[in-house]
Amino acid sequence: MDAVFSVPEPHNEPVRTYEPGSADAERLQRRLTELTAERIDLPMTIAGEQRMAGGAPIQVVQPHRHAHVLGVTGHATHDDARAAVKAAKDAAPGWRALPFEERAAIFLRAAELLAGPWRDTLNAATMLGQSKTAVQAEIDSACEFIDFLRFNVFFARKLLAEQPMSSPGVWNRFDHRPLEGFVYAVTPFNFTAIAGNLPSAPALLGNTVVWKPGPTQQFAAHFTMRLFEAAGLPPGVINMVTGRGEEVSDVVLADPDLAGIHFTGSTKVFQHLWRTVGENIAGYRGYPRLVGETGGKDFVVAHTSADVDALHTALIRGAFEYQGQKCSAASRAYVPRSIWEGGLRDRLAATADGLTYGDVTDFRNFGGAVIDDKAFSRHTAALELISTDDSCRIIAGGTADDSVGWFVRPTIFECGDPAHETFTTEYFGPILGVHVFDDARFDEVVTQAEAIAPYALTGSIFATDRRVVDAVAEKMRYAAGNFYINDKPTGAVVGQQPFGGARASGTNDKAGSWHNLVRWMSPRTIKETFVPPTDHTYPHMG
Ligand SMILES: NC(=O)c1ccc[n+]([C@@H]2O[C@H](COP(=O)([O-])OP(=O)(O)OC[C@H]3O[C@@H](n4cnc5c(N)ncnc54)[C@H](O)[C@@H]3O)[C@@H](O)[C@H]2O)c1
Ligand SMILES: N[C@@H](CCC=O)C(=O)O
Repeated sequence: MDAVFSVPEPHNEPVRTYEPGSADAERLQRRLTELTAERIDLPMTIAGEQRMAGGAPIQVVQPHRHAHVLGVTGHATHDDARAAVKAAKDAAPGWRALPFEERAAIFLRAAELLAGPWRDTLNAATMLGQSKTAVQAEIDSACEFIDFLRFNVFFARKLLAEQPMSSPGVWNRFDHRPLEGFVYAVTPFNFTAIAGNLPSAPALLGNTVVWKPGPTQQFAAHFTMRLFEAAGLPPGVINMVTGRGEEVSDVVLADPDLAGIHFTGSTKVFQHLWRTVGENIAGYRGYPRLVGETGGKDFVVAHTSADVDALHTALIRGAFEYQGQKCSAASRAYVPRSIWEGGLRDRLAATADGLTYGDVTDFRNFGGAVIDDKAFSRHTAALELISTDDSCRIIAGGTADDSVGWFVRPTIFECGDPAHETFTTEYFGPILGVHVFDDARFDEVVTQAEAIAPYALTGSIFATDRRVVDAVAEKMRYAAGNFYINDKPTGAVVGQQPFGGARASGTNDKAGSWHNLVRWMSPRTIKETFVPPTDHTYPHMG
């Protein structure tokens, strides 16, 4: 078809509230019951074929009730990885030959399916497999995922319209080619939306993908793959392999056609992938694009002019929603003594102690469990360190219990030493450290907080004095890729707060924006001269 198509104007998917007795809550409860009653296979999908990975089996459980197995997956082997790479390469010519609007239509259809008949399935799978409450699942596996799908199409279309200038007699064009080779998408456990976005964004631009979800997110990843298929994604475009991923990386990172890595997860794993690519660099056809969004040690700085009610709510929500398992979670706070001792300490402690973490299918709970036994051990070790260190004092929580689920109580501690390891280490759990300072030391504390952690993902300033807001925003310009004024440091919305951090937090390629999409294109510049010269001499030659 000869036409230059425009694409639908995207809008953010409205967040449903799941109030008691509402039709939405009842439908979601029904789907939770159905998925809980089943125990399904969680296979790989390679070239459109579903088959179990060849390596050791893995039980995928409900973190808040770890005796309950939702499904069984397996570790992909070298052979499995080779098959996925082959499938991605085989599908590439056909996929990149398909016009953009045909590819876009698949992902727009996926967005509408997810907004409608698939919403409860993805939300219920995310609640059960990742221990998210209804609202935390809704903002992730429904709204953010839908937004990624819709906004990526919109931004991609704008990029495709981007063309060079042409002087008289010449026509210059950009041919926005996909990368030459395949993309390796490696995704974390904590966001179903991120797991869906990392393979689908490069695919939208015409790339084919090997996708390796986190094993503890495999339940929702399984339904995400089925959603893509239901939307019409051809076989081989996204090939999902399961398990931890080391064996997959052995194969993928050694392949000459590796064209890019789209990663979200811990800093340590991303650095390992980057290092391996560096070691193999001479063996690739091109220079693989490395896009990685990684860890954080996200701060909240309060000034004496702060609205204390807003600060209290932001700290509770920012630190303890989804059990602190957001890369953006508030994990270190800096609070003036007058505010802290003037009531905030006792209020925060009471609120945190009142938060209910439990089975997320009981909608009255504020949170669920942490993701697995490894996370539980990491958090209990941190609690042990905090409770035995003389410079720290726990004011709320501090306990954990893994008898039924991996539950860690929302924990707040004060620490007199702002350089303590608890202010630089990402625990990725419901643990908030607070440094209380004499009011007059505000500038000094901001300077210290700016550089103490290796990360630069999110951070907030709470102040009503605009001179303070301005000064802190300037001083902390490189301390956060997403900076908030009088708001919690979590909850970025696609199209509104493009998300990503720098320093050890990643390559800051802003998921869900054109910044990210442009990494999956390799433009070819075409110059056409309509009447080419026929004399090789120049006027100055006489
Ligand atoms: N910056 C962001 O946007 C963002 C968003 C979400 C999560 N995160 C970060 O992710 C981390 C939590 O997620 P996680 O526990 O799933 O992270 P993780 O690094 O443990 O795992 C991420 C993915 O890498 C895989 N993996 C591990 N070793 C591998 C290897 N050698 N080869 C291939 N794959 C391998 C895992 O199986 C998983 O799929 C936290 O550090 C958090 O801050 C960052
Ligand atoms: N984008 C999410 C965090 C993603 C990382 O876990 C937020 O803004 O809270």
